Amino acid sequence: MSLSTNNAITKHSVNGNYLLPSTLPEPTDEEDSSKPPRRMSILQSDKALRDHDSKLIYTQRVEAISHCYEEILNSLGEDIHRQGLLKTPKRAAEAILFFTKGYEQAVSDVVSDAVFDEECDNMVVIKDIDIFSLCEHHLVPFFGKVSVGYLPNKKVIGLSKVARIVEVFSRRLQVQERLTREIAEAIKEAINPHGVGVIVECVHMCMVMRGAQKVNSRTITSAMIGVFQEDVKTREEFVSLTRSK
Ligand SMILES: Nc1nc2c(ncn2[C@@H]2O[C@H](COP(=O)(O)OP(=O)(O)OP(=O)(O)O)[C@@H](O)[C@H]2O)c(=O)[nH]1
Ligand SMILES: [Zn+2]
Repeated sequence: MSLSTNNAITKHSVNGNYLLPSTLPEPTDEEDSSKPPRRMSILQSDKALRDHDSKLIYTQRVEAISHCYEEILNSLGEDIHRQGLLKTPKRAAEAILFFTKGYEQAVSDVVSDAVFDEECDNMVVIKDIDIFSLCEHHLVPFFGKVSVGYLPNKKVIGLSKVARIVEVFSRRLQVQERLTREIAEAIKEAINPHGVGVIVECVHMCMVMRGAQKVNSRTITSAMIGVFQEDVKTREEFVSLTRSK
């Protein structure tokens, strides 16, 4: 099997969510209907049906990606039958599916009903949330920390749900700027606060292990929505809270 025949599973949609088989469009000429579907939109899907279908699709995906890894190992000149590599294609397939499991999650699922009515006028900041993501250009990890702040508007969100939202978007193929913005927009959508701020600081292994090879470089991105964008004092308070020990 050549790598190019698996385009259908390696492509992903604009939103990068997962699409139920029952709602999949007919395969195009380039797509093979025997392959697992592209990961597209999960948002309106029914959970039980999705769980059932996703188990089957997961198995198909592992198999298809394993074949691709066999090809990669062959192309590297490796002997795929030597003992140490026998299970490597399958392990690698399971690993990359784990690294990209955010495609199978929707914000509404991870937040569930952990949104609480609360008259709170003060800023909430959850900082130093660890993330591991994959750079969409090189498929190499980038990792670091995320800080999220918001100014409540009669509602607060369960603290762990903020970390879970971060996980939904970081466990996908990403660029750091989009990841930062997606987290901010998801918090906005979940609780409609007066404003949201997100700061992400990461090390990109594609700049460390290869390419520019700048071992100590870090990338900082931010996304500010509502009062965090409009009001300098609010933004400064957020930034200073993210820096406090
Ligand atoms: N803006 C942005 N760029 C990223 C991110 N992750 C990786 N990149 C960059 O994506 C770019 C891809 O550039 P190309 O010239 O197409 O690829 P390349 O030849 O491998 O580039 P080098 O890394 O410079 O060797 C590189 O500059 C990467 O540093 C990210 O999260 N955000
Ligand atoms: Zn990269």
